Amino acid sequence: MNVPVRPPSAFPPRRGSGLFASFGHAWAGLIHTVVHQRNMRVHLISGVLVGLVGSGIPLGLAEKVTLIFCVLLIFFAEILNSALEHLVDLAVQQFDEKARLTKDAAAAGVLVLALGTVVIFAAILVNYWETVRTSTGAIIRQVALGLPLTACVVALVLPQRRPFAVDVVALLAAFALLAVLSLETASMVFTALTGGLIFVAGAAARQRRREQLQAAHGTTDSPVSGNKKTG
Ligand SMILES: Nc1ncnc2c1ncn2[C@@H]1O[C@H](COP(=O)(O)OP(=O)(O)OP(=O)(O)O)[C@@H](O)[C@H]1O
Repeated sequence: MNVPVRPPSAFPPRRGSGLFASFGHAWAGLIHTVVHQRNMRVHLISGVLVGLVGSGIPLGLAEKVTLIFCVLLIFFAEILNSALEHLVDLAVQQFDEKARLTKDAAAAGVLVLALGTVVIFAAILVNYWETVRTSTGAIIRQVALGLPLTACVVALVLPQRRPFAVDVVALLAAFALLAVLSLETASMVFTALTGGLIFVAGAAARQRRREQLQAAHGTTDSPVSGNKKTG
């Protein structure tokens, strides 16, 4: 009896099944977006700044929830925008008016959210201006430790090649600065948000290094992992 031979799958084997595997794929999608989308890196750095402001000024619950929701919503929109870009590139390899309209509309969605967040952020700061004005010590501390922390996150997400030690030092320094800031934080939730974003930046630096090594050796993770660009 002839056993039908299956053609080789065009897709890489799944890294397993179940909840943990699904989480792994979603995590890979998040890190891929940070590595390859310049705008996502800008959102990540803005998220760190929002985290630093939120952990420096004692905000009300409504303001905290609104700011965190805005940050997450922008990430969500940028990830979806990136997914749509990939889908369009998969279907259309040449200039196409509908492809342009689809990509422009997806990018507009992110822009509207980002502008809305800036307005909300400004409105909250104006509303809390008296608190900001009288919290000079907290502001100085947030700026003195927060700016080097942000610089470490920027160093981690920059696409340029650099020695491995630079990434390690930047990651450790960012977490050390956050640990000092957390001693007098106004909100553990915002401190945790900043910590989570540092972790994502570290994972993106590791993934970028991996891809650069694979590119240097002419190997890729999977037959469908080609990227049209690295932003
Ligand atoms: N196949 C295409 N046909 C027509 N226009 C296109 C096509 N691909 C991209 N464009 C235009 O180029 C713009 C940038 O597309 P690209 O795929 O380079 O995304 P991008 O640089 O990551 O965009 P952004 O970061 O602004 O969201 C699109 O918004 C669209 O106007």
